[in-house]
Amino acid sequence: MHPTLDELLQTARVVTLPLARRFRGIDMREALLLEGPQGWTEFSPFVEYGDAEASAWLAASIDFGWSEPPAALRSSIRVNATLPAVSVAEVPDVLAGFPGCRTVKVKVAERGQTLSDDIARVAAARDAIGAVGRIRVDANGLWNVDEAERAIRALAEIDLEYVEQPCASIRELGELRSRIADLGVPIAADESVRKASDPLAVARAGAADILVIKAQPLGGVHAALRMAAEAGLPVVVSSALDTSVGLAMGAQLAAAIPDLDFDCGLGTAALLAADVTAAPLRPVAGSIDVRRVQVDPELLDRYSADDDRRDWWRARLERCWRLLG
Ligand SMILES: O=C(O)CCC(=O)C1=CC=C[C@@H](O)[C@@H]1C(=O)O
Ligand SMILES: [Mg+2]
Repeated sequence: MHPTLDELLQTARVVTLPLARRFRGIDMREALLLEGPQGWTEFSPFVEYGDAEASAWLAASIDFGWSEPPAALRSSIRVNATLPAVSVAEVPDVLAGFPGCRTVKVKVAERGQTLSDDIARVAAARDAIGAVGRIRVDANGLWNVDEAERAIRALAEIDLEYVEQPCASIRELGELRSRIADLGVPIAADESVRKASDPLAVARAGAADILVIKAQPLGGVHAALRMAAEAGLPVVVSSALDTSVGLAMGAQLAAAIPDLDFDCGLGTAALLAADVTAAPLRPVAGSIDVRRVQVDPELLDRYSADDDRRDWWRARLERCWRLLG
């Protein structure tokens, strides 16, 4: 079932939520929320994305609001703590937002910082989580192959579960993968999946060991499930810094993955200073529930975007809807 544009716009609400901490260069997260027959759903491509890329996020939003969910194989999802590129002094405070999480994903390769900053942050995360905890790092493709090899050799001493998108291109990932084969640190692809015209190319090229999959950029829960099955690699379901409504979409996807061996990047409600529901999907005892969330009208009002931003999002939704055809 495909809703009309009027149906979409009827319930659309735009919010601007403050982040508890600066993450990927932003302090505020804008999102458009709307209600379909299945419940509340979210359309929140980052503001700098063009319409072609953003239209996959709209397909996801419609899928979650209007389609029957896939069978859930679990009722809660183990999640990782997400540690932005903060100073060592801030690490305990950030991790306190992720009670019970045994895995920490540490952001590295932040512009303006050095490898020593990354090593110090990863070491602080290791101290906080203990020897049995798992640590993964995410470079968002910002290292070249030499920088990546050097950094991973240094960080591997702190014991890494995997390194996410160390370099930008599939060719670099493939080269790096053979260079660091002796270390036994797997490579996970994120941007090479969610921002690629062909999300399976990285798997086919043998350039990654693990795929990070996000429901919104991949066109929705059903599309992401099909893609994961076709890729045949282990997956980690992650968020796009969504509100709890989008996190519920991610949880629905994670619940339907047959083999889910890695903790998922779906604990990010802890990075928001406000949410759209009175019962946010924040990590509790290291997990989030698989459930839809009820949006609170009072919170929609309190965090309502100003008129300009609301009109911008509604126009964006309309353009993306037309692109979906
Ligand atoms: O995977 C996680 O722990 C949380 C999600 C996360 O890190 C991200 C969400 C949204 C945008 C990205 O820059 C970032 C990522 O690169 O994985
Ligand atoms: Mg990533």
